Amino acid sequence: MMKNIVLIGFMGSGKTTIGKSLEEKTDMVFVDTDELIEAYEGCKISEIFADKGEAYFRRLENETLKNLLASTDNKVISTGGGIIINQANIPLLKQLGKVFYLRIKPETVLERLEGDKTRPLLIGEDKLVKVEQLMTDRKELYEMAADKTIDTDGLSVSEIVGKILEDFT
Ligand SMILES: Nc1ncnc2c1ncn2[C@@H]1O[C@H](COP(=O)(O)OP(=O)(O)O)[C@@H](O)[C@H]1O
Ligand SMILES: O=C(O)C1=C[C@@H](OP(=O)(O)O)[C@@H](O)[C@H](O)C1
Repeated sequence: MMKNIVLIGFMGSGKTTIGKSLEEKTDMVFVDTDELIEAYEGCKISEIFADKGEAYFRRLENETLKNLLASTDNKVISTGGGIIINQANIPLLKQLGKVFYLRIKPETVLERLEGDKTRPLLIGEDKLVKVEQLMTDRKELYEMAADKTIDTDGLSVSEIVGKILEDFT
């Protein structure tokens, strides 16, 4: 297994925020699978979904994990919230390093992502229903992929970072 910190969890669970804070507090380098995909495609995630479709995006996520496996370690890897949908990605995530699942309640997702336009799966009406449905579909997959689950509702960024570092040996 490579020595990276891998962050998984629903949209808005804090993967990017926590990942960047871990980069500041350690000698590790932050990378984000969504950012790698945007750089590779030269456009935003919302444009990839609109122009090429979700299935195309999911293939890029799988390729991105394979590329990271061929890269150096000592990274904090933040992933897209749907990375676990393709179950072939689960062993890849585990090979990359210790997988931390940032668990979050649907209500907290809504509070945090109100007005957000960057997440194509949460556009339109009935957001709570959408979030609850996606979470129900994904719950088991996040748990399968996780080495460690952190319940993040009500915790500050530094408290979550502290828990991860305590556990990352
Ligand atoms: N522990 C936290 N407490 C309060 N707000 C948070 C926390 N973690 C993240 N946020 C906020 O929630 C929003 C979504 O966080 P983000 O890191 O983009 O999530 P993700 O990368 O998992 O989609 C951001 O506005 C961020 O500032
Ligand atoms: O949950 C999902 O399926 C997605 C989550 C997003 O990443 P974040 O979790 O960083 O928002 C991004 O990969 C894309 O919009 C799809």
